[in-house]
Amino acid sequence: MKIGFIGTGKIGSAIIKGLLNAKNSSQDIYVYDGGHKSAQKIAAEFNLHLVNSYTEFNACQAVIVAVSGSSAEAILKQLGQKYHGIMLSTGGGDLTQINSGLAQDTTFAKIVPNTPVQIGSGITAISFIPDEKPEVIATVKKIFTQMGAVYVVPENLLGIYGTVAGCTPAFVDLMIAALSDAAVQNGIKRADSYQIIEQMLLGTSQLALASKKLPEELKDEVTTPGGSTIRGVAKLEETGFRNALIQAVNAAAN
Ligand SMILES: NC(=O)C1=CN([C@@H]2O[C@H](COP(=O)(O)OP(=O)(O)OC[C@H]3O[C@@H](n4cnc5c(N)ncnc54)[C@H](O)[C@@H]3O)[C@@H](O)[C@H]2O)C=CC1
Ligand SMILES: O=C(O)[C@@H]1CCC=N1
Repeated sequence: MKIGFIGTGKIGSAIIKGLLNAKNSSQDIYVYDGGHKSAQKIAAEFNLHLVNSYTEFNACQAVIVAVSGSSAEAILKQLGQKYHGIMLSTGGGDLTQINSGLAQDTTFAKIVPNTPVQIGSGITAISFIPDEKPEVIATVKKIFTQMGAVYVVPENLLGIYGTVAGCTPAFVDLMIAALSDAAVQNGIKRADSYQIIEQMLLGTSQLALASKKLPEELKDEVTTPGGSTIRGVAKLEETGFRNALIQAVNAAAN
């Protein structure tokens, strides 16, 4: 399948790497040049198909617009006049409004992938117009299931799905950095601390997924009565750890 990109910054390039990781041909990935250094750089690095006009995207089944919210709408409008197929946006763009101005063989859907798509371990939330054609839904799902899990959600829930899956990797990265600081403070080498913490996170997630136990049950399996873990848990409560995360998700989502 040929897939086009307008915008190859952080998330655009993560999706491109995800497609390459899933063994898509590099020449099936079309990237709009438009004088943007990031597009030229990634095209040269991975031998992608560089194009200079939106019309050239007509060879593609889907075109992903991955630019910031403020410029996405104008780009989608221009693209809709020159391209026929599936238009996707990782940023702005009103689903109903954009779709209402498109030709019959063209459609627009919104996607929120997260950065782990680049290694096939991502999550992508997708919203379609309510009467979207099943073949369009199948094509978009096919693109993103190559890179991880896909959730098709109503448009009014896309924001919170995008926050919980797409923003929280940054929260977890901050947590890794803080845990690493504490490990270093107590004598572990920096590089060793990252390895231990990242493996711990991976194992903890895998155990939660495999056991299907609630997080509270899994926590109880670690907290020996009178032991060290519960002292740490109590300190997290005292310092507002859970409340901080709840507030962070709400701040990102609203
Ligand atoms: N970074 C992430 O994890 C995620 C980002 N998003 C959303 O995706 C959008 C893009 O985010 P990032 O990739 O992080 O931003 P970014 O700033 O890293 O990338 C945007 C890219 O678009 C290019 N660009 C801007 N205008 C252009 C145009 N007219 N034609 C071609 N290229 C153009 C820029 O040169 C830049 O390389 C934002 O709306 C963001 O909210 C959504 C999900 C996850
Ligand atoms: O920070 C942002 O706005 C985007 C949305 C999801 C991840 N990054």
